[in-house]
Formats: sequence, C-alpha cells, structure tokens
Amino acid sequence: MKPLVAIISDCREIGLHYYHMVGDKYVRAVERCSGVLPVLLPAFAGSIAIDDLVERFDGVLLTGSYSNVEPHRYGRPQRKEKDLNDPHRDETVLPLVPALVSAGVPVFGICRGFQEMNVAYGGTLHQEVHKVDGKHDHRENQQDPLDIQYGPIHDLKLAPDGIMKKLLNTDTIRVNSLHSQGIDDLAPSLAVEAIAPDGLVEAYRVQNAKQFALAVQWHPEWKAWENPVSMALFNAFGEACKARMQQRKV
Ligand SMILES: N[C@@H](CCC(=O)NCCCC(=O)O)C(=O)O
Repeated sequence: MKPLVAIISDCREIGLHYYHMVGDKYVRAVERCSGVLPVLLPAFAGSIAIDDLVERFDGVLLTGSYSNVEPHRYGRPQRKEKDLNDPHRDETVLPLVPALVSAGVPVFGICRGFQEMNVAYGGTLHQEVHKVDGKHDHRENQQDPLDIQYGPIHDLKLAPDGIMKKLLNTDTIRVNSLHSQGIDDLAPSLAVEAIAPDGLVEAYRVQNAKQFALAVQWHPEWKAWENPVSMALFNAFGEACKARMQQRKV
C-alpha cells in the first residue's frame, strides 16, 4: 500500500467558472519519485478540517503556482492593482500548515508553497524581488522553451548545519528559478537551508518539526527523475510519508 499524499489545488477562474487544479508535473514527480498516491484536494477552506488531513493523509505537498499570496496576509499593501492572487488557496493552506507540521504530517513546499509556508508561520515576502536593491531578477523568460525556463540557472549555498547538506552531501547545488516574489522576513520558526548568491533565502526547514517539513523556492518537480537533487528531496519526502503511514496504522 502506498502512502496518501494530499496536494492542495489552486482555484482558478477560467471563463465563467472556477476550477480546482494542480500542475501535472507535481503529481507525476511525487507519484514517481516519492512513491506515494497523490490525492488532489480542492482549495476549499470550508471542506478541509485539519483533523481530516491529520487522520487520513500521510503527507501534504504545497505546489508552485503563478498566483501570489495576497499581501494583506503578511501585512503589506497590494503592489499593483491587478495581481494574480488565489484567495481560496490562501484561505485553505495558511491555517493548516503549522497544525499539520506540529501533528507530525510531512509537508513539502515548492515555490508558491515555499512562500505561503513562510507566511503561514508569520514571515513576509518581497512582492517584486527584482526591484529590491541588491537582489537579482529571479524570473524566468516565459518566451524560452520549457527546458530552458526550468533548467539550472544559479547556485545555492547550503547551510552547514542544515538537513539538505546532510541529505545531499554537498555545500552547493545549482537550481532553476521561476519566481518574481521571494522571502523578505523569514518566520522565526523556520531555519535557513539554502541561500542564493544575492542573499535570498531559497530553502528552509521548520525548526524542531517531528517529521519532514521542508520548503524550496525552485522547481525540483521538473523532470525530477532526471535530477539527483530532486530525486533525493522527493525520496526523503516519500520515506517520511511511509513512516507516517506505518505510524498511523498502529
Ligand atoms: N507566484 C509566485 C510563485 C512562483 C511559482 O510558483 N511559479 C510557478 C510557475 C508555474 C509552475 O511551474 O507551477 C512568484 O512569482 O514568486
């Protein structure tokens, strides 16, 4: 039996209707590289009680998305009139994250998921990193072919005392970069795992978490099975979910 991993959907308005959706590459990566059974959950705050997740699921994946966390969630004004937000996803995820982690449910955050976990623990975001003095432009060129957009583009230095350094057995990794937002204040409960050349935090763990509780700014899900760093991360998440499943059985 495979562990059950909940993936919280985006809620997107397409035409006259709303849809709950998850990017295919996240589902494939976690199924193939973590060895779990992914279950897509709606971004529907009213229908997802924390007990339902804690009792029934062995892990939670928070995916990337073109949407941004609404800035009022971290006490900042909206940077521009029309931004691509997803209030339904914010409403669903933000209250769940700390409760999931403290209940010992493995949580893996990617890109937007990395940003929303920081906000969930009380951190803040730069809304346009490329406009911040001393920060680089971390956006992809959306005209490029996907293999270029999701290809490795900058190094990250791993924290000497971090779990990623132990897991990957190296000081530096090279990752892709497809984000306009990034961490401004890292929440107090989070510990840095990786830093970009411009000082931007690009991976953290939840301090003193009972189980896997890691988030990364880049996109390890992209052809994860071809990338040793991605494989190590998804495999570690899968092992944590398997351990949770065993624990839930007893
Ligand atoms: N909107 C945020 C987060 C960026 C992000 O998650 N991009 C995902 C692109 C589509 C995908 O690969 O799922 C930001 O711009 O910083």
